[in-house]
Amino acid sequence: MTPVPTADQAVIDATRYDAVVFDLDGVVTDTASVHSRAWRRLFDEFLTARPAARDEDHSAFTDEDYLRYVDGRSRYDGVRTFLASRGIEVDEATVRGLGDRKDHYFLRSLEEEGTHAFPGTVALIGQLAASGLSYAVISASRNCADVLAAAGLQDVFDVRVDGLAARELGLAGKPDPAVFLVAAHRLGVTPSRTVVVEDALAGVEAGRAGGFGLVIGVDRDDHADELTAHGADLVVADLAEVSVVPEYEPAR
Ligand SMILES: O=P(O)(O)OC[C@H]1O[C@@H](O)[C@H](O)[C@@H](O)[C@@H]1O
Repeated sequence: MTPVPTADQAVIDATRYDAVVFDLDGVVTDTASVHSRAWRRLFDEFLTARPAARDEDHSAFTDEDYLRYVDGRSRYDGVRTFLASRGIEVDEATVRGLGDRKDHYFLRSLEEEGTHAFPGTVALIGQLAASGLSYAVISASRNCADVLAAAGLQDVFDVRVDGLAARELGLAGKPDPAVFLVAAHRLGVTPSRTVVVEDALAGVEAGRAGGFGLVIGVDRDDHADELTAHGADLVVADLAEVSVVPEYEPAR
């Protein structure tokens, strides 16, 4: 017999939702840490080399900086948002130069170390497929296809709305919900019957702003309270904690 989930278990009710839209880095693949390390290297080099100025904060880049100002944002938006948080103004050419240097660091790590999909996410996708729910992947990253391929997931998502698509379509970045809304539209589902799964503060904010039926925050960095404050309806440490109900039972 199928066990009945208790109220405090994280569930996706297949009678209430038609689809799930997953963020990529940190939700599907273990690449949030690769991005975070590349950003740390870039900004620490930049801040150390920059001459002291009274209204600028040149202290080292922290995990908190990553979560607040960079995570989930597009490449150049991340540069602008972080530097603004330190009172640092630079021209657009510098923003682009810094973003491109960080991309070089990121791609080098990806090539040297590879990446993998989180087993809990892969298992949840299996449950969704078995229960007839559809799913898509979104990302602020222009490297989404390469990351999926590096994790062996190139054939898993029929719908992908990534940083390249956002640029092509002129979509605003998170916390604007545009990428999620385009993904829902391409899946042929309504936001209110769609679940968003995100690990970034800007991402859960986007899920809330887009009117999505359920926003699940994934907390791998001990920032569950902030995810809730920014719009997550429930927070899990890993998607292995989430089950789809009613569970699909094959006919005998
Ligand atoms: O520079 P890319 O690969 O296009 O990625 C943009 C952003 O993509 C997001 O998914 C990451 O959280 C950010 O750290 C990253 O900066």
